[in-house]
Amino acid sequence: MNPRVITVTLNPAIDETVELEHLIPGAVHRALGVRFDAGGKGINVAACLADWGVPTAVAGVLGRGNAELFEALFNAKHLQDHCLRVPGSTRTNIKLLADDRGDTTDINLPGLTLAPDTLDAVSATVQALFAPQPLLVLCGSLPRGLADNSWARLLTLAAAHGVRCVLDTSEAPLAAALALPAPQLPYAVKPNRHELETWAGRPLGERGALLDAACALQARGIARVVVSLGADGALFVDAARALLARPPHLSVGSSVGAGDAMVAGLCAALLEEADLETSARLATGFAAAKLSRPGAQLPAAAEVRRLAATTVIEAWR
Ligand SMILES: Nc1ncnc2c1ncn2[C@@H]1O[C@H](COP(=O)(O)OP(=O)(O)OP(=O)(O)O)[C@@H](O)[C@H]1O
Ligand SMILES: O=P(O)(O)OC[C@@]1(O)O[C@H](CO)[C@@H](O)[C@@H]1O
Repeated sequence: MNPRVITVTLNPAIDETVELEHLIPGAVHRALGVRFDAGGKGINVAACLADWGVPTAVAGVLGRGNAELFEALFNAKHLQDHCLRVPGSTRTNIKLLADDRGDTTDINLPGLTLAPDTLDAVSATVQALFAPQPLLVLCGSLPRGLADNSWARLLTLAAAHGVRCVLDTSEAPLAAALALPAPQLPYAVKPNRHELETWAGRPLGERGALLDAACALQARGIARVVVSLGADGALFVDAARALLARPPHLSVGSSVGAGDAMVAGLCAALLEEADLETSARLATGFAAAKLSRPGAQLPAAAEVRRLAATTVIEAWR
């Protein structure tokens, strides 16, 4: 079956989540438990979309040395595997989950160093999946060896084929992508507050300042701008409206990949050509649903829909 969504992850990771009672810098900790999940932003997005029943392909790279955990996930979720195998092993990122804090401390490693021509190979693989037109989702950091404009190059390729893109990245690769001329910009972006502040070059603590930065991106030609704000919800902007979507009250198991689940929900809404409010509900429902469980997985669709329906939507003021 042709995939309706292709996600690209150029710097995947095995997430080693270590559960602690508390986290005290400099102290010796006895862990309560540990788990290993195949991750990386695009792979997490794909896993959530697969749980939602969307035929999805994964592209990008995987280190040949430890690809088994990823392959097991792809098989379990029926994800079409188009990841290029490269020499070496995919990085392991440490996620410290402290029971008394309710948040996660991330230690993300740099990852593999790729040969510069790796992007050409990934581009060719992705381009071969362009008919019929899928949604292309570009996520995460770039590994060493790839230029900061790597996502921008894939966006330019997609634009040349009329393929809509969703982008979730940070720092210089985000800046390079957002500097593209309007026709090559992604259809949607999902920075978190910190990523948007880095792009804007100023703090965005004030509601007005955050809205101005999101609207500036929208005015440049990005149809949907979503700024995720952790427990405070997310700002959703299109040409007509700006909405705050607040998740229902819930107990948080692991926040790792909540943003990726939100991107998956945004994609699911785009596939249905949903309006801004419906998109905000579904994206928040996906994120809230993921929070109850470790790894990138959604509960049954009925539970996601219940969370989407109980998401509080307000005009952003
Ligand atoms: N502690 C929380 N309580 C309730 N909802 C949360 C919480 N953390 C995240 N969310 C939901 O998940 C969405 C995405 O979270 P967040 O803003 O942390 O994304 P992110 O920074 O991209 O995360 P990551 O990089 O770990 O995927 C939020 O907009 C919100 O709807
Ligand atoms: O280093 P990047 O690419 O910015 O982020 C990688 C990462 O933190 O993103 C996912 C959560 O969003 C995790 O699975 C993974 O470890």
